[in-house]
Amino acid sequence: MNAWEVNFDGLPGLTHHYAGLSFGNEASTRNQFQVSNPQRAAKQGLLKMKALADAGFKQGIIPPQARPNVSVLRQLGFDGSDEQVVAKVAAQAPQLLSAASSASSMWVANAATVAPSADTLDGRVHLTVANLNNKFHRATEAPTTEALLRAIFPDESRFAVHRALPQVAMFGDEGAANHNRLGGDYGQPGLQLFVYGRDERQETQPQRYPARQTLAASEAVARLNQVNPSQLLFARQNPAVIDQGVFHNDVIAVSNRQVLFCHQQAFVNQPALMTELARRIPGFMPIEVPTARVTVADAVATYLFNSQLLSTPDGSMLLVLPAECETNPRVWRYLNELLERDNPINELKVFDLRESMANGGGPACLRLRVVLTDAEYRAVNPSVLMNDTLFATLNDWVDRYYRDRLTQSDLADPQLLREGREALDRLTQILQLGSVYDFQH
Ligand SMILES: NCCC[C@H](NC(=O)CCC(=O)O)C(=O)O
Repeated sequence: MNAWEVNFDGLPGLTHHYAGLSFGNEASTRNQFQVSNPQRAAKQGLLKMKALADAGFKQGIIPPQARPNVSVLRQLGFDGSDEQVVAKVAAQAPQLLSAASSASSMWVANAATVAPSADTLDGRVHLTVANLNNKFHRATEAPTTEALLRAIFPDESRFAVHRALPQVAMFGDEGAANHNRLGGDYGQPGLQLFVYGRDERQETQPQRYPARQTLAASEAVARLNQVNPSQLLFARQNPAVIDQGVFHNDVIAVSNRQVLFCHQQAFVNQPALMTELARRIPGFMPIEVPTARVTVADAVATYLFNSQLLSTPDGSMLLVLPAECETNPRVWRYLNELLERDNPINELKVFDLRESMANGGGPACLRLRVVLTDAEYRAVNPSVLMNDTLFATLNDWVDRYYRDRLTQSDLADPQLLREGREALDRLTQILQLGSVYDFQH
C-alpha cells in the first residue's frame, strides 16, 4: 500500500514562557524566569512547517491548548469568576499559575503514540493519547489532546483515538518521543520499538533525574494500538543518560525506515539490541555516534538526535536540525562527515527554533509523525494541512493576537486569558475544528 509520513507540528501557544517546570530537562531548569517571546516562538514553528511543506513533505498543524487552564485551577480550590481564579492563584501560588499556563502542548511528539494501519490488527490507524504523568503541567494536556486528535482524525472507520492511560506513575507515558518505527516503505508492516526508562518490577533506576516512561505503559499502549505482536520490541533507555538530561528517547535517537541514528550510549545492552534489530529489519542500518566524537553532554546541548530524519522521493534522507548543532564545532564536523559517508543521509536543513529549544524542545519534539495511506490522508480534516494560504492566514493571526514578550508576572494579567480565548476561538474557525476547548462548551 502506498503511504506517506505526515508530520503534524504543534504550534506554540500565546502563554509560551520559561517556568522551569521540568526537572530532568536541563534547558527548562536553566532558563527558568527568562523572558520569552511567544510571537517569535509561533513564527519559528510556522516557518519550519512551511519550509518542509514547500520542500514537498506532507505537513499538518496541531493547535495550542487554552491556557491558563482555569478548570484545573478550580480543581485545586481557587474559586470565583475565571478572572478571580487567576487573580487568586497569582497572589497565593504563582508557580501553580505558571504550570497551568504552560504552552507545553506545543511538543506534540508527546501528544500520543501512533500505529500506522499496516501494523495494526484491525487495519485502522491507532493513536493513544499520552498521560504525561511525570509532570503536573503536562499531565493536564491529555483531555484536550484527545479532543483535538478526534477533530483532526474524525473518521472512526479509519482512525481509532484512545484516551490516555490511567494517571498514575506506574503507567507514565510520554507518547511518540519514546517510540520508533523501523522498516522499509511506510506502507509496509514495520517494527515498533518502544523505549522505556523505568520498569517498576525490577532493575536499577536513574539516580538523579526521573525516568518518565514505564514498560507497563509501553505495553498498554501497544495493546491499545493493536500492534501486531510479531512487530513489537521493547528496549530500555540507558539510565545513565537519563541522569545526564536525556529525559525522552528522542533526545538520543531518531529513526526513519531502515535507519536508526543514535548515540552509542542510548540503550541498555545496545550491541544486543542492534543485533536483534538487524535480524528483524531487512537492510537495517544503525548509525551509532561514538562518545569519542560527540559526548552525551554535546547531544543534550545541541539536540543533534532531536532531529527529523525525512525521506526524499529519490530514497535519500534529509536531517532537519536545530541551529544549536551548527554552532557546536564537534557536532557540526560530525554531521558534515556523515554526509560524505555511505548512508542515505545526504542533506542537512537547519532551523532557528530557539524559543522552543530553551525549554528543551527541538525539531522532533515539535512534530507528531503519522504514517497514512492515500485514502487515510484524504480522510484527515483538510483545514489543518499546511499550504501557502494557511501559512499566510496563521501568520496574520499570530501578529494579531500574540505578545512579543512574556514573563511569569504577566500571567496574572486577566487580559491574557481573554486574548487567548478570543485567539483560539478564531483558530478553531480557521482550522474548522468545531468546539474543542472547555471554554467553548
Ligand atoms: N519533547 C520536549 C518536551 C519539553 C518539555 N518542556 C517543558 O515542559 C518545559 C516547560 C517549562 O519549564 O516552562 C518537557 O520537559 O516535557
